[in-house]
Amino acid sequence: MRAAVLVFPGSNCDRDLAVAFRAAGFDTAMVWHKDAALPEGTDIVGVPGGFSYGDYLRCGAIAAQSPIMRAVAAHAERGGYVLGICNGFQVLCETRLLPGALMRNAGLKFVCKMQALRVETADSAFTAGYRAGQEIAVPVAHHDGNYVADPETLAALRAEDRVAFRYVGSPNGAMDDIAGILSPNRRVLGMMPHPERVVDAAQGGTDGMPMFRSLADALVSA
Ligand SMILES: NC(=O)CC[C@H](N)C(=O)O
Repeated sequence: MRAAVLVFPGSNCDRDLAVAFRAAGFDTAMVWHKDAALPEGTDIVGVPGGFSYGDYLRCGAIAAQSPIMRAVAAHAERGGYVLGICNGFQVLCETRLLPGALMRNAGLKFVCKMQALRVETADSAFTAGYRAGQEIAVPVAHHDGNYVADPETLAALRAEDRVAFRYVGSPNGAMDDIAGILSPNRRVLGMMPHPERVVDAAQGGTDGMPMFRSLADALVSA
């Protein structure tokens, strides 16, 4: 079971994400964004949070052009798993692996707090460890988390049960309170909140751990 965590200039949640993968039993490698290939046998790619390239030109826009993102797109095309968290979600939208975009928060301020989320679907390897409708507490920390998409995309996300998490409340103005979405094959997840920051009681919560455990379970039983 192998995870690869990408590292861009300005990533700052890469090590936390590696700790979370390792806690769930993943053999985890850190991969510099200039590499052209993922390590042999990579099952899941973690695209971490942070401030890649200082958030110029838009959050995630420059990182999306990194050589490693071609390998990530090929991995996703083969049906590989990809987990993008916060800046990672922004990178996946900029790479077009997920639809829509993350705009400036409606309140124009950086939001940094524990946030209640509703798990909207348990039908994915990322969310199988939760119950649909379950409320969990996961931190948010971003200034561009305001998810937007055209009406057709929003309708498809709803009709295909691809909204993974919604905010309880509206920390950033995201359309339909969307906090995280799945790709059509349900193997790419992008989310603004940080599950890797709640995998140990010492961090103030453990509601992120079921995600890493259920990913491990899915790979073991595959
Ligand atoms: N924690 C993060 O990944 C932040 C993402 C991005 N820099 C933003 O502020 O929106």
